[in-house]
Amino acid sequence: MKEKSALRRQIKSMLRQFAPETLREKSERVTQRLMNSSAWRDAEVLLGFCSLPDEVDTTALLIAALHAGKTVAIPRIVAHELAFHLLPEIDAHYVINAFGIREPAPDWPLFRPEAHHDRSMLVLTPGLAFDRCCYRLGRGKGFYDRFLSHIRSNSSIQATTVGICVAEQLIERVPADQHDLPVDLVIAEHEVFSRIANQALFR
Ligand SMILES: Nc1nc2c(c(=O)[nH]1)N(C=O)[C@@H](CNc1ccc(C(=O)N[C@@H](CCC(=O)O)C(=O)O)cc1)CN2
Ligand SMILES: Nc1ncnc2c1ncn2[C@@H]1O[C@H](COP(=O)(O)OP(=O)(O)OP(=O)(O)O)[C@@H](O)[C@H]1O
Repeated sequence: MKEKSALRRQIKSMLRQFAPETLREKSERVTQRLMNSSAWRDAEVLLGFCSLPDEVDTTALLIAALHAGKTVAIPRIVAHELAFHLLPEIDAHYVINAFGIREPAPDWPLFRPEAHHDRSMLVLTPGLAFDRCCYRLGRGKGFYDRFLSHIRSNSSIQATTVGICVAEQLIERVPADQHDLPVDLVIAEHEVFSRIANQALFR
């Protein structure tokens, strides 16, 4: 636990060193790599998120998904859970939550993944760091841990979970607790890691 919080501090301070221009270029590389993947092409639904200033900028991904006619939903924090609502357009009237993150207004239509088991979904997953076995270090409140566990426990949901990060957020090993679930794919600037391929090789 202490190990995780020290790592979070270290990574946040590293990310703060990047000029906005640098992070923009890095985000563009990650965006291109994701958009060239079959995971992206095959997804009918994008469960995205609105990025914080120190994260890979997701704006271009949300716009591209909307233009491609994918269903796009983003999360709203409700108590300890994430509720996804349909994003109508990129310039929608967002609400800024307690963490300074743009989120849907409560009256946007809800998107419940369990009601769409016939549709292939790509779940963009934020993270402060990832390792090659696709474990992620989040911001420490467990929102995505709970959400990933929810979709994974519902076997009728066809979701590919994808962590996106810049090269410097790839670390040798994320300290993982019992409840930590790896994502299916990690897409960074120069590398792509697959959980299935790498778990057999490295864990
Ligand atoms: N863009 C984005 N949206 C997301 C997440 C994320 O990681 N990124 N989350 C992933 O689960 C959830 C929000 N989780 C969060 C958990 C903790 C803090 C937090 O502790 N923030 C500090 C202030 C910022 C800082 O210094 O880092 C705080 O409020 O004290 C923020 C968000 C849901 N939405
Ligand atoms: N599946 C789960 N069900 C219930 N509680 C959970 C689950 N997963 C994690 N938690 C709780 O969430 C808290 C934060 O967990 P952790 O430090 O691993 O967060 P994180 O993965 O870094 O954060 P996040 O998912 O918000 O980005 C812990 O107290 C943990 O007990």
